[in-house]
Amino acid sequence: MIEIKEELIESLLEEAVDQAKSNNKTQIISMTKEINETNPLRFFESAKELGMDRTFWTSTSEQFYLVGVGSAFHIGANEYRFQNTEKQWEKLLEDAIIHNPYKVPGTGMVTMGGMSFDPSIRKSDLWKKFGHSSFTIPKFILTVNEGKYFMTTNVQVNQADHSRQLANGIKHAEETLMSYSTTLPAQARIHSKNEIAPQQWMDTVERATEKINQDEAEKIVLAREVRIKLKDDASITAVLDQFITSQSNSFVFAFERDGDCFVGASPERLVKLKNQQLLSTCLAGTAPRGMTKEEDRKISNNLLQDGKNRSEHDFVVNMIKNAMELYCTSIQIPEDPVIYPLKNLQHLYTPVTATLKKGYSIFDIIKQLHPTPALGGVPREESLKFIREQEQLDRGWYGAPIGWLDSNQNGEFAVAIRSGLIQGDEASLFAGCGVVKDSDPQAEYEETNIKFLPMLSVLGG
Ligand SMILES: C=C(O[C@H]1C=CC=C(C(=O)O)[C@@H]1O)C(=O)O
Ligand SMILES: [Mg+2]
Repeated sequence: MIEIKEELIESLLEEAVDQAKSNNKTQIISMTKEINETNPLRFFESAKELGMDRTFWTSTSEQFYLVGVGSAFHIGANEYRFQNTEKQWEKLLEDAIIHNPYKVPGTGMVTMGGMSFDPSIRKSDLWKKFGHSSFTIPKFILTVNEGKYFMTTNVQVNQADHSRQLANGIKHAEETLMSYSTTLPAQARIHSKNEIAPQQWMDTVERATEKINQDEAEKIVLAREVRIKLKDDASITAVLDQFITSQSNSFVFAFERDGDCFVGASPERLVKLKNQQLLSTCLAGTAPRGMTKEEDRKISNNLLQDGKNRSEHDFVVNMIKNAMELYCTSIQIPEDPVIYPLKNLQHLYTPVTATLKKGYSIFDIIKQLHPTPALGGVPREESLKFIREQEQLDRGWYGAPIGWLDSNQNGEFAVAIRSGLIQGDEASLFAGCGVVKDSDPQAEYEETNIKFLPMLSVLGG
């Protein structure tokens, strides 16, 4: 059951070819149809057949998936990346022919992408395939929303194109995407694990604490890297499959760029926008899970009352509150955090809700929020300077905004933590923690160890 008929697709494509001819330039067209139940992971796996980069997004607390295949259009930006990305996206929407009879978030024209943590840093070789800001409008997107399934096809049409040929090409690709096998690939296992300079990292934590105790900063988030060698090439589908089944309350994502893949299961929402309603999350302050219910409850109670973790958390709440006041009305923030339980650890969590003022977009919010003190620090510039000078790694997209937007102003961005860059049979994993005045380097080191666990376990470690 495919709702728009082949003839409609062809006539829409014909309209696009005519537009391209009369404007004497390429025309982008986006067509959404409702389709039968389709398994997002199998769809993602079949997309390998087409040899195009894939994009995956789901929120494990909701029935919402976006699976993108290929790129019909790319939005890149280096300088003023928030404004530039927004400008290009708006221009694209203005020029595009969008056929979408559904009002469902994640349908119509959708762009998916992400950014680097710090665009002022010269990219290392590791992240060479990932731009400082890189969004794609995939050629094909499967959207799953509240039990309904949609397929959107985005095409750049040239003056010389023939609508029948284009329609046949689309049909052929869709058949490949839908003809998935019933078994998903198994995961490779870890061959070796190399922690990059852990002692040096603890020394940096010590220096950050000294800086804070000299009143030169209040909080600095420091990250470290673990390099993994696998016995075989990693299966991204297997990684996503395991994340979805094991990491509740998380955003599970994958962004491929020319064979390299940035994946993760982040519990941290940066912002969600739906019908002008904003949702953001303050997530900072960490403890392990207990082995028994009783032990777990004890750890939670201690975490809620622990001064060091509360201060890590409160920096984030204050900053997000101030940022929201610039662009929003009806801001609601509870007085005290609650526990956000995850498989391997638990966090302090404060949700923030607000209404976006007219004339502002999700980009204004992301620009204002990134990096929150959950990933940067307080004051922002001081902590970023320390990170730039002292941290011995290129964060790339780790800790940065990643997400999606649709042509109806809906969208959601997460902070890319609990993540790693997979390159064939190798991977770089990243984890960080908030250093405040009473941080102990050894304890912070152990905290990062539990933050590595989700990535390590989906890589067969
Ligand atoms: C920087 C990370 O976590 C942040 C988010 C939640 C809790 C954090 C903490 O307690 O230190 C961190 O600020 C990471 O997972 O790499
Ligand atoms: Mg912490």
